[in-house]
Amino acid sequence: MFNNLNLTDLLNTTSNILPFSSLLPPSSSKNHNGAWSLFPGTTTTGPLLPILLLALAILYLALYALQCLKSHPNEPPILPSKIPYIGHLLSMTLQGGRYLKNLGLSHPDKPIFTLPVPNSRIYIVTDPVLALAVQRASKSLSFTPLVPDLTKRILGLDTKTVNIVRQNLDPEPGEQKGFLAEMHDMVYAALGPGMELNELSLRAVRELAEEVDSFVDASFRNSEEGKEEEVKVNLLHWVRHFVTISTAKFLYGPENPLTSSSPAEGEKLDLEAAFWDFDNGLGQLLIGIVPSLTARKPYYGREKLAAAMGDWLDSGKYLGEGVSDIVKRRVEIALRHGWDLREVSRSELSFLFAGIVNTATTSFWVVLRIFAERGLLNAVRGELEGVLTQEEGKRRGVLSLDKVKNGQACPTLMAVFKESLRVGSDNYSTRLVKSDTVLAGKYFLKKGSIIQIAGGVLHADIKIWGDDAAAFNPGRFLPGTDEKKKNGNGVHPAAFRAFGGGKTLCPGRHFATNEILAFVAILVLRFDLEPVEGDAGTGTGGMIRVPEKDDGVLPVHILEPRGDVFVRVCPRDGTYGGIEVVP
Ligand code: HEM
Repeated sequence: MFNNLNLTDLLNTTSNILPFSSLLPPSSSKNHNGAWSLFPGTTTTGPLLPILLLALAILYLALYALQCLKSHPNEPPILPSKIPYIGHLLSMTLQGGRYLKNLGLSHPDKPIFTLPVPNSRIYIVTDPVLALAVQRASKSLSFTPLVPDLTKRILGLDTKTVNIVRQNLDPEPGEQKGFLAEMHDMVYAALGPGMELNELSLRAVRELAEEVDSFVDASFRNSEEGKEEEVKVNLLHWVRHFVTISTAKFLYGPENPLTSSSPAEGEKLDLEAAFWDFDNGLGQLLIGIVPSLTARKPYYGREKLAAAMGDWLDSGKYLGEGVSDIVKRRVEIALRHGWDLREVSRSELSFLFAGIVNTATTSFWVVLRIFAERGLLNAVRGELEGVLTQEEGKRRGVLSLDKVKNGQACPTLMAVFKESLRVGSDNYSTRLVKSDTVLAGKYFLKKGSIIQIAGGVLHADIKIWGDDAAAFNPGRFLPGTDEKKKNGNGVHPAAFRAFGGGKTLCPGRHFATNEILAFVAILVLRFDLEPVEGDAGTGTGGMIRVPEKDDGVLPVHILEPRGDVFVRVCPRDGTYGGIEVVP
């Protein structure tokens, strides 16, 4: 085959197929000495250019053919790229998650396929049965070996700390756990169903309710009748602010690094902005080429946050009463594994990130979807008013967290939440192939390759979700739908990817569900959101327009909208001077 041919063989072979002249520009001609002239009046001594062009053409053909070679007959089908080896990577960089999603959707006959990349392959899984097989093969297909390098780039860990992270990544039962394995187990236990989860959820929602109270006080306190006042906000930023501040408080206490690291108010807001700069530039940090120059905004955002978190740790405030147990244990585990206290700030940045970004963006979509459709708004409000109580003589409504998250009491709210996650999440579950593996008894996966489960493809697959897979239809998650394919509750368990799956299944999913549903409930009960002038959706009867999601970025979390959504926030007429959340 091609690897046994040398360049001369190739030149000889292809000269029969491609006449030299076909590689030259039409204006070229031979002069009277027989030398090639590219431009009238100039000469090129010898046939250098055509040979160069031919060599390039042959090289191209050879590389194209090479990338199509399977490393094993049972390797998943190869999708070659027009620019051999680097074409897929280039397109991923330029088009973000959209590229692989479109590639997957345009090959519905391939449940798994291979993308050739320099010195390796990327296998893309687009089928739930194979996704489950990937999750089950956790011994040979593991995310953890990728973590040290990823965290070094994204969090800026120093070499000593990365070496600690590298230890005992995937311990066998009974073996000593490395830092990552111990942290993983602790976080999964703390956020799993039980008392600690219930208490943390309640704390989080109460913190959110307080932030909403502060907003109402600050925005509407001068009005005689609150209902006549309104405030224009950028919906994503508005929701984000509540989630960012309250998460910093319930995880890191009232004296947390985000809201109290500087006495100056301006500096506080600055750190919140730094957080979102860091988030929005994660893809650039991941590329990791001199990030202080090529990824200035996220780099300096991260460094500012790490410095504030470092000062907070240095001051010993992490041992204070208002700090959550989970954070205290995280710091303790890192120190026990030999991390320097200031480096721990970077690990905590990753936890703050996990706690904020998906929750904030999901809350935004759920609120937007509810306020974009009158029928949904009425249904969700009806359910919530059905579970809201009010103590006699008191203006504050009382909301039970148990009832809000109960799919029986508030089925439409739950359905909008799940459907927003399905439509908004294009995430990938990524694993390294640690040893040659046969997946599902059929597909050969080569050691050292990367395998990714493509959530965006699975979430848009009409074989799974029915013909309306591209549409937002919370009805598919309502109980009692007979058509299995349309009923989100009846699909293959590995087809819903918003929280990932297998060993890396999001440990915060129960907590996030509690938090988001209750937060959205508070907003729906307390406010009306209306489109700003000229920004209503078409055919929505004056409701808010829903923009497309921005899928041209690396899908590291639930995707943001393409463009801003501004709304008028109007306190609702009626009863609630605020909402008290009870278990
Ligand atoms: C709607 C909200 C959320 C969504 C959609 C979400 C989604 C995800 C996803 C997709 C992953 C990666 C899974 C994979 O690679 O297969 C993940 C991991 C993780 N999430 Fe969440 N998440 C949310 C909220 C939260 C919250 C509130 C917390 C913490 C309080 C949290 C903590 C984590 C952690 C620690 C990991 C890393 C797990 C590991 O591999 O060790 N998440 N999340």
